[in-house]
Amino acid sequence: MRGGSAVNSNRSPAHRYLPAAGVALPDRAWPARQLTAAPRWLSTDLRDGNQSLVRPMSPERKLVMFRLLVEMGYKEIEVGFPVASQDDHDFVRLLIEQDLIPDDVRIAVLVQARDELLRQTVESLAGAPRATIHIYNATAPLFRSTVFGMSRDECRDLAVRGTRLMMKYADRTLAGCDLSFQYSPEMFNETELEFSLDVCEAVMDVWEPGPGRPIILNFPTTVERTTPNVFADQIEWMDRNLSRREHVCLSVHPHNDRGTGVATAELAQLAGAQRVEGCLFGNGERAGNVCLVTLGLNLLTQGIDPGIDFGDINKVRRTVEYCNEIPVHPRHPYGGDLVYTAFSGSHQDAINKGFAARAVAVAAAGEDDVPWQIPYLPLDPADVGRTFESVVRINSQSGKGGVAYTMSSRFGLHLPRELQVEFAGRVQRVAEAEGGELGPARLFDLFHESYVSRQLLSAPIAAHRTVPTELYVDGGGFAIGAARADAVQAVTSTLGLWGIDVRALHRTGIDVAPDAADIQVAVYAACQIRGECWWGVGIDAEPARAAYAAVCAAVRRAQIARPTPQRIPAPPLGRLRALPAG
Ligand SMILES: CC(=O)SCCNC(=O)CCNC(=O)[C@H](O)C(C)(C)COP(=O)(O)OP(=O)(O)OC[C@H]1O[C@@H](n2cnc3c(N)ncnc32)[C@H](O)[C@@H]1OP(=O)(O)O
Ligand SMILES: CC(C)C(=O)C(=O)O
Repeated sequence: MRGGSAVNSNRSPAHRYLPAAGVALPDRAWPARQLTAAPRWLSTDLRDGNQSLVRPMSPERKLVMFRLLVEMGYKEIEVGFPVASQDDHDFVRLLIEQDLIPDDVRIAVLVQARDELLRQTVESLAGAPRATIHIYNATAPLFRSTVFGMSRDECRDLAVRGTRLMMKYADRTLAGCDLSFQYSPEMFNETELEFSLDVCEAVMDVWEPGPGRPIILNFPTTVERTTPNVFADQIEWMDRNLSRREHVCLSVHPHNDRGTGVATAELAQLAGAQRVEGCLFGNGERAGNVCLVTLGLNLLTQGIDPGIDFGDINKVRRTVEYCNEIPVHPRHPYGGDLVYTAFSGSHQDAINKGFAARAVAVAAAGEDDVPWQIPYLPLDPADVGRTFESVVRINSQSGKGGVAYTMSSRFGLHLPRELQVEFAGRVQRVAEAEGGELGPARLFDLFHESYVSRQLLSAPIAAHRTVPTELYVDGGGFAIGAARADAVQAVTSTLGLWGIDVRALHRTGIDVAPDAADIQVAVYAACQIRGECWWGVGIDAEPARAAYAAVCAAVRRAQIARPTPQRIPAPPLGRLRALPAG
């Protein structure tokens, strides 16, 4: 930001910031590990996410979010900070009183380590079948000195007293509740490790975790301050040093201030974290909480079941946008509008080839036995309910691969390579002239106006004694079957009668309209006319007519582009109709 500092316009403001300290852990083990299973997830959309919104969610919006989280499979849901507002309190009561919490879901609530607030929070859970009470207090030096004005001992005592008070109120109020307890040293990542450990041990001494009585110790990067490896070291250090480790669920709560919340959560799991707290699409304080969608789908793309249903990502996104009143960025991993889309030519080419290779492999081995390996697409869009329609989109950055992909995936038109090249050139010129995207319908119209002639030759055409022609018949696998070769042969000889020399015939497979009632065949004709190649395309239910129309279109294009005074009459249609139908 040289030159832009409000402090001194001639000097970088870098000197105003302190680097974070590393952790002395030379024998760190996490770098050599790999993720092999999903962690326990906690969604804090309704708490940390909610507390950061311009307009916190009403109970109605909270319920929409809660239902989404349940549907997706989240089993631990932090539903609010009951003493923060009437809405937060009422929502907790609504869930309990209307029996809206499924048997396998545990709600959690957050509260500060303050007497009156603890009492009210515990009371808000009366009647809950199971719940987690989550207490926090900041432990970092800056907070001890600036916010609380407390010594280390006083800070530890705050946590201890809070835990005691919570247990006292719970004993009174939550008799039938399967209660679990979570403690977070807020600002853990900026707290001396020995002191975090000291506070956690003191809290555990009060709660007394043991068999059947676990504790959740949750370590946040309340404000993300370092590269993720430093946090991983901190977590591995805690993992090694905590007592009663087998009764501790080691949880992390990454924020995203440096944009590395996901990496922080992933490395923390390598370092021993068993549980991760976050929000869908990374809502949350400042730059957000870690994104649960990204974490879950990152696991899926490594062959690990996240245990969460992301099968309709658009619905998840719509619901989150509705509840948070914040749009999800079009580039947001896995859920953004544009994240399965390639505009650029070389990407499209590779995707197109990838799909073609996959189709061959799947035909041989079956869908389930061919691993997903498509260039530029780390996840099969179908696995999150996205269609392939948006995979390739066309603008001036696109190339023949993208054009070919769109024509084949959207319209069943499998253009021969040379035609792809030529048509892509046209598309490029139009895209440059118009400046934006050419949608599939526009692409089809352009193709049609350029190459396809609905009319057979009714007007005179140029008299070219020889028109060596290549025909590519697009229509295999459907009813035309064996008759196709005859039909094309018939066109060949008929055109020969009219002075058009069809020298070579090529066929490519596949349908135009896979609707059985309307089977169409596309024929691509490359005609050499006076030393130039002219493409024409015919689409018809009868291969013979399609082939004929393709040649007519090519000859017509040549005639329009290079008019010649010599003309021959159009061949009579009646003769064509007498040809064997395909
Ligand atoms: C990192 C996180 O996301 S933590 C969660 C943060 N979420 C929220 O704060 C949303 C909900 N909070 C609220 O609605 C309010 O802050 C309330 C209702 C909890 C408390 O409101 P109030 O008492 O009016 O005021 P306020 O929040 O300013 O209180 C700050 C006081 O609490 C103390 N405090 C702050 N955090 C804690 C804590 N975790 N434990 C104990 N005391 C705390 C402060 O030191 C301060 O004390 P002081 O008044 O003696 O200086
Ligand atoms: C309460 C804690 C876990 C928190 O939200 C944070 O530190 O970000």
